Amino acid sequence: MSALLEVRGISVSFDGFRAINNLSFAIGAAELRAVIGPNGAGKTTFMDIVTGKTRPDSGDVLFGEMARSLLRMNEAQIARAGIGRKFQRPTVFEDQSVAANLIMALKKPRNPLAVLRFRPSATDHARVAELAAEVGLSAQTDRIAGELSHGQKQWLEIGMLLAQEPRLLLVDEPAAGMTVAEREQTTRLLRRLAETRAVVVVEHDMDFVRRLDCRVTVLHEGAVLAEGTLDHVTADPQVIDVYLGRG
Ligand SMILES: Nc1ncnc2c1ncn2[C@@H]1O[C@H](COP(=O)(O)OP(=O)(O)OP(=O)(O)O)[C@@H](O)[C@H]1O
Repeated sequence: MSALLEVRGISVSFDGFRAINNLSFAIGAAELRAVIGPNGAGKTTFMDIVTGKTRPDSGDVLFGEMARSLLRMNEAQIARAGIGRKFQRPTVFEDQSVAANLIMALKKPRNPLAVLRFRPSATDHARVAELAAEVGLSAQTDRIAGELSHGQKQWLEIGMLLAQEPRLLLVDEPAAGMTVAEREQTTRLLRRLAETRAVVVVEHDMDFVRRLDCRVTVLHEGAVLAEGTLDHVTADPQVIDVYLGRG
């Protein structure tokens, strides 16, 4: 497996507290990976570092075939390099239709004048239909986003991220607040997306992680505690201790 993302010995401290402690691990180009760990393990900080929101004190984060360092890029450059992040709460434009939300997310010139003058072409509409189909919202394209269910809003936001054609998608607790049926659909969606890109899912819900059926990285105190299948990591005495609060 050649790595798409490689985190090399990163550390970061907040007011003297080491939130990330010499963390190293790699994600393959078409891989689904779950990152789990107790509260405060460093999962959010890890995503903040990859997306350029937080700068590590030491170490490096390398991305792509050319192993470019993300630490020399700002957040916008990292997004353009192909890293998309889905936050826990959906942030779609509630008063716009599903199609309008997807149109706004297409890769287009970003300067204000160009945005004002922008008229979607037939190709843009075709791409919107493709994105809606990809996230299971083909029947909802004319609906106002605010009327969608929580799960549908999450899928719409994933569709908006896909419009940017990311090579790595970071997804924060996708299962939270979803119905059982929505969780199942989300599992299928994430697994399918990971066939052609890397998808990293940070998740607390172990049932959901089991359904993802992928390699799992357990973080604890800002470092990798265990890695492997869910059965492998949950049988690890160190992981059991940490989850039972004895770590
Ligand atoms: N900006 C900050 N300032 C100070 N401390 C911080 C900051 N960001 C994170 N921390 C601390 O770093 C540690 C790791 O936090 P982080 O949010 O990355 O953990 P997490 O694994 O995402 O936890 P959770 O599962 O609760 O979301 C925590 O102890 C947290 O309090």
